Amino acid sequence: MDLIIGTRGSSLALTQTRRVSQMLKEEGVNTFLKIIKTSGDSFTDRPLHELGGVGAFVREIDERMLSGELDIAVHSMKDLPTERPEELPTSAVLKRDSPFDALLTRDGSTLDELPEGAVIGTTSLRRKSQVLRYRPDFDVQSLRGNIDTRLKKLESGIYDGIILAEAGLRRMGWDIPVHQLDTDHFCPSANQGAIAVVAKSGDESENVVSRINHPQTKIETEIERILIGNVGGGCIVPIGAYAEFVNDEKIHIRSEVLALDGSHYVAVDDVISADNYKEEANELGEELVRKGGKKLVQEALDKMANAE
Ligand SMILES: NCc1[nH]cc(CCC(=O)O)c1CC(=O)O
Repeated sequence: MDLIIGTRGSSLALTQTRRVSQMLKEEGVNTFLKIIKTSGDSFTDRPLHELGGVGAFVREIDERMLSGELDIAVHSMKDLPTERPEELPTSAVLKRDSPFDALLTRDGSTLDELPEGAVIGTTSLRRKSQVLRYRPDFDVQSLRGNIDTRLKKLESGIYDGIILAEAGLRRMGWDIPVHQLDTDHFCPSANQGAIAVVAKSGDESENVVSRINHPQTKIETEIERILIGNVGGGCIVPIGAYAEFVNDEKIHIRSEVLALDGSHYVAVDDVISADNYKEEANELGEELVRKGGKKLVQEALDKMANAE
């Protein structure tokens, strides 16, 4: 079987797609790579929330799939909006790489060791809120661009530290020392560290691709999307969600919604049963709403709309 596989053109996206191609080759599937430039790639000087959120990395690829130009597509799963077209199911999620945020500093300092008023680079509103909750004295500045660009900006001295996903660094072969940020203080973006393969509903490719699915990661990422789906706002507002199998029967879940300035937040943190995960994850999502999660999301969206 031959498939045309769509991907963004960043070095991280190409690295992820090559991994999927190799896995499909082992299933007897030949893939032909097609690079699609997305709006998120075209306007690297603007924060994602000004480009319509993480959909900025996906819209054009979805369009090419629906037009028949692509058979499947590979995405960083956290870049897939919560709402997805029914015609484009996620047919496989690869075994999760590191879910953690990572702090990089030029001298190896930790967040606790950085001086008063240190400048931290990130464009993730979630990371910004979590940093300000942890160190309200820090000056958090926007940091966009691909991994290579971000590392160069750190070396240039513009920032005292930058925060990015550990998975991206490791997939690119960057074996540089980082400080892994714990999930209690830095609950990751939903689906961080996971790679998704999207196919077309009803196509033969949908079944073929499902052969490379990692069942536990598929369930963990589905739970995270249920949690953020309850409070809404997508990934452009400060929301963290992380689910991890602790054994075959139990799954630990943590999710939080923060104010943009990190001054307050609501969270849920519990262990649910694997054989009833959809219902129990939804109950935790509803608890997050009851605690004020939806209100915090709306406050963030209103502030961003007024700022534009
Ligand atoms: N659009 C940002 C993005 N999307 C996926 C990753 C990292 C890889 C992953 O989370 O799977 C990143 C970079 C970052 O958050 O530092």
